[in-house]
Amino acid sequence: MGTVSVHGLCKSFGEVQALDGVTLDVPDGAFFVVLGPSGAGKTTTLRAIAGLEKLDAGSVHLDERDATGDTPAARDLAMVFQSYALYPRHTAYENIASPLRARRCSSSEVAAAVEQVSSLLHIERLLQRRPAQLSGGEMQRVALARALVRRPRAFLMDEPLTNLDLKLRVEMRTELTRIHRSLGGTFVYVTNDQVEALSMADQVAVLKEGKVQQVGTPTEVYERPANQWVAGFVGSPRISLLACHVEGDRLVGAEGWTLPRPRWTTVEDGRPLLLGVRAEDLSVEQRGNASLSGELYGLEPLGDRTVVDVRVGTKILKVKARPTVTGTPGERLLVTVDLDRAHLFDADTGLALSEAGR
Ligand SMILES: Nc1ncnc2c1ncn2[C@@H]1O[C@H](COP(=O)(O)OP(=O)(O)OP(=O)(O)O)[C@@H](O)[C@H]1O
Repeated sequence: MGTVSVHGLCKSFGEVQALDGVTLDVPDGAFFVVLGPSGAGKTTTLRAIAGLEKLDAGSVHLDERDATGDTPAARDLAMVFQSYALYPRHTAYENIASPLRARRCSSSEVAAAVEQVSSLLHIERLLQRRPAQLSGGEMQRVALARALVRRPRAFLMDEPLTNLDLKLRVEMRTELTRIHRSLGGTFVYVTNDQVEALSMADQVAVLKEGKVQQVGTPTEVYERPANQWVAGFVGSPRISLLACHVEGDRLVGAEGWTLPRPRWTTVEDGRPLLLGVRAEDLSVEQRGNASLSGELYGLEPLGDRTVVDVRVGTKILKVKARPTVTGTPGERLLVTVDLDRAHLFDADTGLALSEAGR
């Protein structure tokens, strides 16, 4: 078993409310990602689970048992940090073996466990080197191996890939998912990188200013963001948001445009709304009757696609287009909107409107 549940976690540092009622349920065996911008309270949440933070309020349950008062050691959790925290004078082998030695395992048990985890992480040939003789990526693998070498109740990982270059990060994302599948343990993984979150997680909790905004699968968080903030934080290029309201069967923009009212919404006339549309749900090719008139503002070629910036009134819409798209800044464009995939948010509360009709 390896369930982790936290309920109503509160923690302030002086004026800063780092955690403001954080409640999360991590199922056994999940790859659970806590995603949020810098300062959202991700590390503090992880430290609270590990027992490294004295809480103002709230409880931590491990395997359904109240562990709020337990020492870090009694919780039986393994933590991997952004900084590798390896012993510099010890070889990779000794670093990896250290948690087992602390538990007084026999030499043959240690050797077998180190061999197994080293093969999982493809670091067998590095075992006799000291940290100074390893690259950043190799050190990260050794640090991971040290956490994975024993079978704790759960693994807590605090942005472990942050210090790696982009290529290694991408590789390690795939590796970590593979390792999680082969080990079958519970991973609680903290990151501010939404691509990491969407690509690795079974479930994502989105955190902002010490409050959980949404918990769901990557698809749920991306396709049905609970509020305007989550919609803006998750997804690249950023979702375009346009002020508007409903008038009968029309959606009327504050910038003067009109679109057909999305079939799935039953919102009342006149209520201030925000229409949210992702770049892939906008098109500069003529595809339907739901279109907005604007002018080309800029082109951002990204190899496999080009992001077209289109100015509609004072707003810039991000539109995903084919890499071959061309144009001159200032030229008139019609942008087709896939209203079945668009989002509406209450402009005052930021909350997503019910999507019952979809
Ligand atoms: N020991 C501390 N003393 C004072 N303030 C702290 C302390 N630890 C965290 N904070 C503050 O609490 C808030 C949450 O910090 P936390 O490290 O949990 O955020 P985070 O989401 O992990 O950010 P990052 O992605 O930058 O690591 C921040 O405003 C931070 O400055």
